[in-house]
Amino acid sequence: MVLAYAFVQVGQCFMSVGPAGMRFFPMSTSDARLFGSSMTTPTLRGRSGALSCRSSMLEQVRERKMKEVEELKANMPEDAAKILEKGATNKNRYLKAVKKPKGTISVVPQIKTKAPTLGSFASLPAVDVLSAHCYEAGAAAIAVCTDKEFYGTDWESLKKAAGQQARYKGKFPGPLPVMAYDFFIDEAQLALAASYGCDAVCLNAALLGTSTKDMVASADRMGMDALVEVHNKAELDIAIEAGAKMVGISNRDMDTFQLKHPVDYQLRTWSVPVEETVFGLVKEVPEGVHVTAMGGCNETLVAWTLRDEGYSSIMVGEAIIRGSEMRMASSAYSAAYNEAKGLIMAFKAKGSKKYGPSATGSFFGKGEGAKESLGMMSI
Ligand SMILES: O=P(O)(O)OC[C@@H](O)[C@@H](O)c1c[nH]c2ccccc12
Repeated sequence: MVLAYAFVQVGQCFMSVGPAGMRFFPMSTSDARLFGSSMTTPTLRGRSGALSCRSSMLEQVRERKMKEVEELKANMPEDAAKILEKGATNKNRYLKAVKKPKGTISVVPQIKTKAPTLGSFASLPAVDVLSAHCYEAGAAAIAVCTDKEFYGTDWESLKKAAGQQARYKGKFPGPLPVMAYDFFIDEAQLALAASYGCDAVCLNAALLGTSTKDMVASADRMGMDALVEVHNKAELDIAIEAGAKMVGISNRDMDTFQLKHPVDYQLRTWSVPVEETVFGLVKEVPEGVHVTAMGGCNETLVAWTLRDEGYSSIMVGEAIIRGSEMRMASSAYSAAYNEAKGLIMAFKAKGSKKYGPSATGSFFGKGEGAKESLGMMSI
């Protein structure tokens, strides 16, 4: 007898129709994966409501990365092989740089030109110029996406962004630490990142499950800090158990990569209270663990809310890249002010939500937030 099962997503549940009848599982496939199930689940989803039958995005990534690792190991560059064997001292440059500045948050721009949910959304004329803008605007560090297929940027982009930072050696502040944002499943990839001079890597707990612990230790052994990206309480527990010193709470569903809680474009913040978004998870993070908010942070009010909730850092991709591209395309690269810089400075401003930008973009109260955002001084 052939046993046939069908899985269909209904709201937050998975409905299984099989020989045992109908059952509902209140979990996502990434949760299911975490608890040992190896099922890949065809689901009904998509903004357009179109029927798509495919495995989870993360499963697709895993398969692709496994091939990539095989090729890398067969052709390991000499520098990477050396680091893999001998290790390197971790100076915790990234961790030190993103530590919460008093009264504000640190901002880490994430460089990419594409996203799986958006396709190609920007054509960045010059990664090194954006890298310079990040430095000038007071970003704490920069993250560069190196998975070309998903994010459009690659190791060459990372080298350019890092090369620009190297020019600030001997200056104050010094070069910003550089993070490689990729889907790491094997220490050979970590060795490659370390050989390019990366100070940190992002490790996805949904992808790694309990092997997160070994990967955190490997990154440290090769001289890099690890930001462990989590999406729910179970993954947060894995990160803490792995000894992560930094966690990133990500606002993305790992089956679809869509934002779980997008910012309402009219309210300019979430349409539900922050505690009801994935960012409410910050309350569960133990004291002493650095916590970054990731995904969909595109408004000053959002950044300031996250700061007030206890986040120490935000990682911002799309909003900063779009701003940067707009300016680079319309004026000289050397323009003293550009949209990306303005955003970074506004996110970091110490203004209070009460006096900050209103939902319509004008300012509440005395415009305290406006002055801070624009870097003005009141006497
Ligand atoms: O571009 P954004 O919305 O500012 O997000 C940055 C980053 O956190 C986000 O790209 C991200 C975090 N984790 C992911 C996993 C898959 C895809 C994307 C992500």
